[in-house]
Amino acid sequence: MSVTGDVLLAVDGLSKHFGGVKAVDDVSLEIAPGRICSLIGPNGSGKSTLINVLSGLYGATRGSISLLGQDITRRRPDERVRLGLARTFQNIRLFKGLSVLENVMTGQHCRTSSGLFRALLHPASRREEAATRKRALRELEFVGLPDVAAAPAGSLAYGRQRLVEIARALASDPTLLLLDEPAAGLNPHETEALDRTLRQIVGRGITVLLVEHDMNLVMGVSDHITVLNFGRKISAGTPEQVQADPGVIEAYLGTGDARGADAQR
Ligand SMILES: Nc1ncnc2c1ncn2[C@@H]1O[C@H](COP(=O)(O)OP(=O)(O)OP(=O)(O)O)[C@@H](O)[C@H]1O
Repeated sequence: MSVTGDVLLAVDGLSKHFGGVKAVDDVSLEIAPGRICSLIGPNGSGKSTLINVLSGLYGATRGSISLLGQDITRRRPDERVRLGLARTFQNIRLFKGLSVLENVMTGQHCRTSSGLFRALLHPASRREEAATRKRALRELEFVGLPDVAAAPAGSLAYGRQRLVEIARALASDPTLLLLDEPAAGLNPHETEALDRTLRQIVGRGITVLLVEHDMNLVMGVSDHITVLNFGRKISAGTPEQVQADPGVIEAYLGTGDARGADAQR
């Protein structure tokens, strides 16, 4: 697959096998900058595994990943963050005992010389730490949570913890933001707010790759959708195109996945 100036992320023939399980199987896709792209598919179709391979949490079994034309297939996760690839997790991974603000500050440690923990301990790093704090506060304002900056992250309701994760990822200054099921556990009001936040993120020039089961959100917000089933790419296109694809409808019906069946509406 050729990498052109219009491609932010190019994934070519990517596979991830766990023993005999082909969790991701020969997937190729391209993501253009400035878009919201989504990855959908029935339960167990390989979406999270693909995100984990893209972010470097798992090594690829085969294939390649390039970000802005640079091969990152064998880069460590922290190197990928430095190159502009940030993510959130399906299962929230906050430091529950640290404050909300400190959690968001950890998002920047890949870009600072000292890192949060050293900054908290060493006076020499305090100036850098002040700038980090200011940036973290800006990101908390962006996601609508400036009022809870001092609260322990673990004390926040689930939906707000998800927003803190997004703020932390934004604090790393990403070019591409990978979001793994950000609407999981959100109420309809929070999901609407998330929809607006996603559009604002793209408005800042950040490209989004969204893994999500909430089909109303996905179909409303996505510019482009890739559909996986049993680790393989079975369809791709606009929301209208994938919704009309008989292969996609069959994949969802075959699983009896009630959430997935929404894809047909
Ligand atoms: N660490 C692992 N070890 C072994 N098998 C795994 C591992 N992670 C995922 N799998 C398997 O790989 C397949 C794809 O799983 P994955 O979690 O990527 O799917 P998914 O589309 O994200 O599912 P869901 O929508 O339910 O979150 C499944 O069969 C799963 O059991």
